[in-house]
Amino acid sequence: MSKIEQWTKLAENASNIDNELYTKFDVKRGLRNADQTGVLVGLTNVGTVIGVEKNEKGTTPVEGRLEYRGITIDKLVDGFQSDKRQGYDETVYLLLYGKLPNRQELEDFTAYMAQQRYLPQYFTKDIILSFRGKDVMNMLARSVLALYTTEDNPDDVSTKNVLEQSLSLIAKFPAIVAYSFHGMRYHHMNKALVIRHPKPELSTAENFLYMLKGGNRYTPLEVEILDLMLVLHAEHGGGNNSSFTTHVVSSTLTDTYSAISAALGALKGPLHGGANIKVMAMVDDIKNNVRDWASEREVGAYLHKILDKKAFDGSGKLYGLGHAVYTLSDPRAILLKNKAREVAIEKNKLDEFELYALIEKIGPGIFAESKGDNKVIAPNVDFYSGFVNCSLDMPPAIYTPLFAMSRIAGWSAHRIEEINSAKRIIRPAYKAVGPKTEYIPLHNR
Ligand SMILES: CC(=O)SCCNC(=O)CCNC(=O)[C@H](O)C(C)(C)COP(=O)(O)OP(=O)(O)OC[C@H]1O[C@@H](n2cnc3c(N)ncnc32)[C@H](O)[C@@H]1OP(=O)(O)O
Ligand SMILES: O=C([O-])CC(=O)C(=O)O
Repeated sequence: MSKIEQWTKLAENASNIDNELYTKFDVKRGLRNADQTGVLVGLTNVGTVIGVEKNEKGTTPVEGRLEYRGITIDKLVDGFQSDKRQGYDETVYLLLYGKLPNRQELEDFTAYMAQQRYLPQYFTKDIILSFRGKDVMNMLARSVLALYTTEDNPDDVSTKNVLEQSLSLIAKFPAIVAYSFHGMRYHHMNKALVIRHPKPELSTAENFLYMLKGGNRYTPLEVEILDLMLVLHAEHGGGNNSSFTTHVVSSTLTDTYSAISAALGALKGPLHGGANIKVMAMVDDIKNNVRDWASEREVGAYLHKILDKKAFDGSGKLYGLGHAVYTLSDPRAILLKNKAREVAIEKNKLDEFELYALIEKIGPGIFAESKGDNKVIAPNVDFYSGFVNCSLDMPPAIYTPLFAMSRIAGWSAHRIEEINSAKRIIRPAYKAVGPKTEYIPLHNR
């Protein structure tokens, strides 16, 4: 056995905690109460996420509701889409400033953000391209940390400074993601290196598509859908893992770049934002292993195998299904499903769309059967977003970065709220359950 294998065994043994102790000491695992609702650890005005109704009997599953600053996501989307406008800048304004902008305010904000899109001189060459990154989330996080060094006063946590930093990051994320992706392809896939400078006259969504694909390589439907994706991913309350990470890290009064890079690390995980790539890979795996994609019996049998850890990545997870808060439905998944059908028709991918719809239909029942779990699960936002991204010919490497490009808005609003209102370092308790041990001098061991 190699040294590292021996140390691995030691580390595994040292990190083992008897499962029963969690029950004995009433540990709120995952910061969840016994009824699966989240432990209340903060207050927020930014967003509301509802998946159950509390009553005297406990909780009852209800259709999911998501509000940004008190406005339901459906109404917000309907508002800008029925005006045939794009909604991301308006959403960012709403999340950061707590109110909808009027026409002039929106124009001023959009113009300000468009001017903020440019990266500092030499940043692309020296930071984004120099380390030959293989993962765009990782390249994004290290670019965020590097931006700290380009500022005169990065540690100032006054609202004005944090807001300026946040606006700058929100505006710069699309360029960092697009250039990181091109750098990765250039270094690792022998593709041409393409750097397209941002165009201030384009919307956030269209500018990103332009930097990624080039002019005339996307359709108006693609711009509309990317804008919708950005709006739907922008915020999800204070308790989602990456926003909570932002709260935790911001509560130390550290700088914006440190807090946002930590949030990026949280979002990347396959149980959180990284699930969108996993959904795509899982469905590809199903397509490769199931003969008839329309057969409930064949697809169902394969889903059982995945849950039994006998297929796909061996994790036993049906990615894109289930949620810590939502039960009967995730309102974002419903909005995305409608769009997914439209794209599927435009891109001639209806058979694939129907496979997703079949997994949505039978997945929850198979989960209940296989796990003997009465937890009510439904598709979450990541379920159809992978399909939509794929239909838009977005490379999987940027699925989670696209989520980050949007969620940076929510993280920023939560960071400003944490610094201004919560005013306590977040410091919960861990009970030590290991044995007391004597220190033995080295020569006696
Ligand atoms: C943007 C987002 O972050 S949306 C979420 C994206 N993540 C995914 O889609 C990954 C798949 N889903 C999941 O893993 C879970 O549903 C989560 C992490 C999203 C939420 O989990 P929670 O509601 O907290 O459930 P929890 O983690 O307590 O799980 C309860 C049990 O159900 C299981 N479970 C929950 N969802 C699933 C699923 N989709 N597939 C398999 N098992 C699941 C868990 O493994 C756990 O089993 P265990 O008690 O044997 O360990
Ligand atoms: O709220 C959560 O736990 C995860 C989620 O859907 C999100 O962050 O969008």
